[in-house]
Amino acid sequence: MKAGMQHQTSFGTLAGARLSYTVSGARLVKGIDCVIEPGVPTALLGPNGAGKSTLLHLLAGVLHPSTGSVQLDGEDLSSLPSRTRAQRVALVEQTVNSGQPLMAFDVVLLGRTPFQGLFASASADDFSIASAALETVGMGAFAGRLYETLSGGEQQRIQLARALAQQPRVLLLDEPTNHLDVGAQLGTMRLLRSLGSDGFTVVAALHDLNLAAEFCDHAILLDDGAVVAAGPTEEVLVPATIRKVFGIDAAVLENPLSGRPLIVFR
Ligand SMILES: Nc1ncnc2c1ncn2[C@@H]1O[C@H](COP(=O)(O)OP(=O)(O)OP(=O)(O)O)[C@@H](O)[C@H]1O
Repeated sequence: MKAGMQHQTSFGTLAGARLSYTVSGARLVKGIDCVIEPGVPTALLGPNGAGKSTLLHLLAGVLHPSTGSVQLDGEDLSSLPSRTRAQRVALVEQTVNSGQPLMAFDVVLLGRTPFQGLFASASADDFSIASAALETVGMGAFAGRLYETLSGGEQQRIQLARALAQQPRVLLLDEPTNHLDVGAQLGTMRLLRSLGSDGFTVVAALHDLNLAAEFCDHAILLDDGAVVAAGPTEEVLVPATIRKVFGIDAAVLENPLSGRPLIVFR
């Protein structure tokens, strides 16, 4: 970890209480209780349409719950000014268009916006924090490239760097590995795990159960907008639950390289 990436406090417990979200008469999230602790990398799992993205947006304060609340260290997220919230919580979305022709470095620098005055430009500190974030995700060589010209996987890593430049207590990621090759997937998951070890609160929506089993200590499994199981990943990802939620036969072995659970499917 680069020095610029260290966060400043050990706070960061994020809790959703009786969270529900209804839009156009559809109840997408149905009374979810969840707690995400700093230092415990957490996977948000579930089939397509289970409500993972919606829950992440609620936990980030981007969406407002229809009922229930999200608390960060006991403070209601909705009571925080949006600038304060952005200094504490960063969301990495699945795909993000910059909307204008920005260099990759400038996209990362956007992560510093919550720390800048209304008409102030980026400080030397902002530049060095953005540079460190870019290096942390292994994208230093791409600083001067037009963001729109980057591949999906490269853009995904730039978005992760932007979130790191925010120096948040809480990092929420929506399928952070879906565009990445296998080496880059493992690199990103190792980085998230090391951020967790450094005391960040990290929660990632993932489709790959084996990435969750390998790198996440805690898992929250959703189906149809509700929590089916939550707890230590190896207790959540058991064959009976996988069968019930995903409708497939699975067995859990031991990964001979890491000793972590390895899920095989038929
Ligand atoms: N504005 C909306 N109106 C009605 N339904 C919606 C709306 N937005 C999302 N949904 C539905 O809510 C459900 C949950 O969506 P969400 O994106 O949270 O699921 P997800 O678990 O992240 O799915 P995926 O794994 O496919 O990304 C889906 O069935 C989706 O079609």
